[in-house]
Amino acid sequence: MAAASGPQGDQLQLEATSESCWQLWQAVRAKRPLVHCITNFVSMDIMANVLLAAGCSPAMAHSLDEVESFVTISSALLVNMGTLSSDWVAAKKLAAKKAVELGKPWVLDPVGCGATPVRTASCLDLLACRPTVVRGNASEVLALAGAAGSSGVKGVDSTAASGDAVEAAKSLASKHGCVVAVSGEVDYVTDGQALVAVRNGSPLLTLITAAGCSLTALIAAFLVVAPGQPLMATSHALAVFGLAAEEGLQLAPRPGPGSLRVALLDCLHLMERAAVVEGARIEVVS
Ligand SMILES: Nc1ncnc2c1ncn2[C@@H]1O[C@H](COP(=O)(O)OP(=O)(O)OP(=O)(O)O)[C@@H](O)[C@H]1O
Ligand SMILES: Cc1ncsc1CCO
Ligand SMILES: [Mg+2]
Repeated sequence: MAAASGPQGDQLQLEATSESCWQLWQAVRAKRPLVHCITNFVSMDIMANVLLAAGCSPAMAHSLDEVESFVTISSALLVNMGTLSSDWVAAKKLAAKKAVELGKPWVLDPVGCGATPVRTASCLDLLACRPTVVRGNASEVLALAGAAGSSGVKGVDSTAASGDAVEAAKSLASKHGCVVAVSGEVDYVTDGQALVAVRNGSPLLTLITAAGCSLTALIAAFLVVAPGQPLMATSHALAVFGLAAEEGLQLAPRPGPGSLRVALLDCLHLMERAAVVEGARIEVVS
């Protein structure tokens, strides 16, 4: 049996992955976890709608005065660096520290890391607050790992392939004791030892702003129902999101980013067991 185990006791069994993907998603839908999102102005709408369609309860709250209380009543926290400002970064750090104190999972989305010095420094500050999972595109992960100058980030977009950031992801995961996911044509997930590849999705997703941001919020929700198994939770959330895009493409005769954006939500809401069990392409690489 092909299996991989990481430092946090995470177990991913190759034969079980598409079925366990469905099971885990059903656990999310049954629990309907409250996911506290400190995100950016661009992503708020689509992120909240993705979480609702997938069966979660989203709340966007970023006030410095309120974030600790919000972490306390939530099941997971999402921190996104998209439209940052110093007061928001302070709130994000406070929230992340509270999540760690309470033993709640939290996920970092280092949007645009490498684009400007302030952004890189802020992302590194948050990384030091011990996220459970980091999810970024290839350029962001390269920049976060210190490959600055060669990461090729173009604002918030990647110019690198996900495969080029696998070693950076592994070293980040080992150094910071977290799981790192790099999205792209193939999504890679690692805890520093094991490497999982997820081959679901569509290139059209890169033309829907904040698709990646929303995906990171979905990872936060999956972490709630798989305590101690961030590698599995993350790869399963990636597969579900990518599958919803694949199914969404079937709905429109000539789909573009606008109709896919809507169809993605519909498919997250409507998707049934057969689509997940037959369509999730999760591979334990090593
Ligand atoms: N070439 C591709 N083929 C298939 N799926 C892709 C491709 N590129 C990206 N994706 C998928 O698109 C989704 C978003 O990933 P992406 O890397 O574009 O995030 P991002 O750059 O952080 O996006 P954003 O900043 O707009 O939120 C993921 O589900 C990923 O698997
Ligand atoms: C376009 C954009 N700018 C800041 S955040 C964001 C959403 C995609 O990351
Ligand atoms: Mg992004």
